[in-house]
Amino acid sequence: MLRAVKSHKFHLWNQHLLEKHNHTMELQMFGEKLVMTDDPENIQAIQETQFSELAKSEEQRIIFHNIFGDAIFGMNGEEWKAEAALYRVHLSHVRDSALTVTERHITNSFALLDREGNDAADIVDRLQLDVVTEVFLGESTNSLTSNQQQFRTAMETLQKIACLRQLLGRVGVWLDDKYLAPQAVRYLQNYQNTMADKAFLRTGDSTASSTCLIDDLIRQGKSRKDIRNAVTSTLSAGKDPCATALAFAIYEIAKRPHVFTKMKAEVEEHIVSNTLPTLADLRKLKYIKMVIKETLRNHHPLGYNPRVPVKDITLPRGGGPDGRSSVAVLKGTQISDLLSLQNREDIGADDASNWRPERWETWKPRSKWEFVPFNHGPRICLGQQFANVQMEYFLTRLCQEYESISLMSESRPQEGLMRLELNTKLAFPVYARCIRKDSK
Ligand code: HEM
Repeated sequence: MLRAVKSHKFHLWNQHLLEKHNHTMELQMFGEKLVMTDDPENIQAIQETQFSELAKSEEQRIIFHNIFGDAIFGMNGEEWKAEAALYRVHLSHVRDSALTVTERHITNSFALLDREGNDAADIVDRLQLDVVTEVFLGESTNSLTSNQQQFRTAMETLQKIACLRQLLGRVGVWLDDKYLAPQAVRYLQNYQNTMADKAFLRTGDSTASSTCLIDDLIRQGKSRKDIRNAVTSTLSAGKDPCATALAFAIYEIAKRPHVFTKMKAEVEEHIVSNTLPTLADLRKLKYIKMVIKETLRNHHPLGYNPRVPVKDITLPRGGGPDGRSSVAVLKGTQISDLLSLQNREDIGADDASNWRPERWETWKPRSKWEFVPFNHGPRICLGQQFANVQMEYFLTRLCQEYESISLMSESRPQEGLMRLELNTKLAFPVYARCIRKDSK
């Protein structure tokens, strides 16, 4: 497994094994059991019907705790419900002001995209960092216009370590980041402290009317520790998946000029030229929505995200010679539902490994449990709407500003590959040649 992670083939590796073992299998990792499944019925059980029987594990909480504090991802029960309710107020709808912020940072990102040889994946990662920090944390990191590389590298290092620690189960609990990457821990803690200090200063000023997530949490009496947690939770949840999805979308579009032509035609049809897209405009862009869905289907941006049963349980699939009977899972066993199911040909999507947005004109998953980019059930992604608007807005602006996008010869093929950090990232840089409309 670790070799597969290192060679960016974790998805391919587990997809191959799951196909061989009827889509649910049990592995032994350092003497501990680990169940992996990409069976839609099991995914439904984990995310919805047996939700209360499965929890985020104590090991996971410890692994996250050293760096991310008590982040929402590691919480369970009433504590999780209360935290999710606080976040939902800010994450579940998109304000027009978020588009103004996004537009400002997109302008900076396009200035970098214009320069050949820049990595488009890195640019959209910085874009999402700058947008998410300004919208939810009250002040942008401005990584597109200033050098924030030390902080970004620290975050990546610690996410990579946390992911490996999770895969190692209980052994991973003993590998403390404070010893493995002390400098990265220091950078991240400095960042959290600075953001928290600024938020307490802002909210202490009675004439200020800031309404971002962390300022609101402070006004509700949350502690400094809670604010530090909110800083990194929002960054990890809010930045990475959108950045990865956008980077893969650029990679795929750059290989297929006809897709970009079709996207541009749709944008020209629905949005008056030289005007910025509104939320109402974005709702009309059906083909761009298909491009996003196809990217999330083909390159799911979330990584390894296990649960553990709080008592001995039965999952609906995985037992018997064909794996179609129920199977017992003991309390405390790590269970990971793997979204490789979205790349399975046998559940309906022909040529599933191909990125083909047009499939969504005629194809739809037979059940919602066969397409789960944002989870379903109680633990659904709280930022789903914000994420979709971010991706739609970026792609629309790309269509308005650029004549063509193509891959440069330095770009390496990325099909089936991904770097596994907490979320997934592209295995290699995306060197794209982006030609402006007005450059003719
Ligand atoms: C393409 C983009 C995105 C995808 C595919 C995605 C997907 C997901 C998934 C699958 C989960 C559930 C994780 C779990 O089971 O523990 C999740 C959780 C979460 N997401 Fe997203 N997400 C995206 C973007 C965002 C954005 C932009 C935000 C914030 C602005 C956000 C905020 C959250 C939060 C706070 C949680 C934790 C929910 C909880 O534990 O109850 N996500 N996301």
